[in-house]
Amino acid sequence: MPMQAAVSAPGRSPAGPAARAEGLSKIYGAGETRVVALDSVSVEFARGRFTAIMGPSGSGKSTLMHCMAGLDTVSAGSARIGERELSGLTDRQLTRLRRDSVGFVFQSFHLLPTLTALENITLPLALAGRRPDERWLETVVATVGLSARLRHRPAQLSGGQQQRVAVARALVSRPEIVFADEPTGNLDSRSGSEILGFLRESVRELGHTVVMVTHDPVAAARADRVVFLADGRITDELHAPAPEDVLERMRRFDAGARTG
Ligand SMILES: Nc1ncnc2c1ncn2[C@@H]1O[C@H](COP(=O)(O)OP(=O)(O)OP(=O)(O)O)[C@@H](O)[C@H]1O
Repeated sequence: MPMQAAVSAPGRSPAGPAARAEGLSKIYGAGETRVVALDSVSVEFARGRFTAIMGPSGSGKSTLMHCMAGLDTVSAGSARIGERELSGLTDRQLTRLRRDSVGFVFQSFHLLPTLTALENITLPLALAGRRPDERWLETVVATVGLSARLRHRPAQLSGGQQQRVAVARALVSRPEIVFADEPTGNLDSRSGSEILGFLRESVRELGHTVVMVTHDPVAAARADRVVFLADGRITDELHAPAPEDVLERMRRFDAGARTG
């Protein structure tokens, strides 16, 4: 359903990127088990845009997302959401930032089985002691086509419907940025395409900012921009790409891996 233009996602400053990394490095382990997962990555995620992160397995996609979302600490450099530098925050401040400013969509839905769809959607607000803005809630629920399923529990919903609940939950608090980690990885292609459509719509119609890790070139091509990672570094990016363009870049990685 098309969105009402009058209902936009407020609560964010208009200037500057929604999130940015500068010289961001992440090193796991030490000595023989030392792994440089991110090697001085600098990247900006513009507000109101849909960005996909792609790259071969082990290239650092999840690590970048976790560092940017405040789910993991950085070894060097900076990760910011808006103007807030994450490494300067206490655990409590980080928890609050994630709760108030970040929406998450995971591959495996992460819904609470005993709660209804509606209760799952509003849980983050309830935990924050906030009441949902009913008009916004209705807009989000209608966007993901869940109006008739709000009293169902996750087990009574298909995978695609469960992921719609997860998308609505991510959007309902009007986060500054939504991080989606392989959101279509557990879905058939039709449900996956629907979920991507909702993420797209949340950007285009509701003004959200979405950053999505994916292995799927077709999914990545639904984004405004695709950033490519290899060996912990950003190697390339495409704007408004066609699926073939994304696929061709990924083939180059495969060819590089075979000859490298
Ligand atoms: N907790 C950890 N401890 C040690 N090494 C880790 C840890 N997490 C990730 N790594 C390593 O960091 C590198 C980047 O991992 P990451 O999960 O970010 O890659 P990815 O691109 O998301 O991979 P995939 O596409 O397979 O999910 C890999 O070499 C991985 O083995």
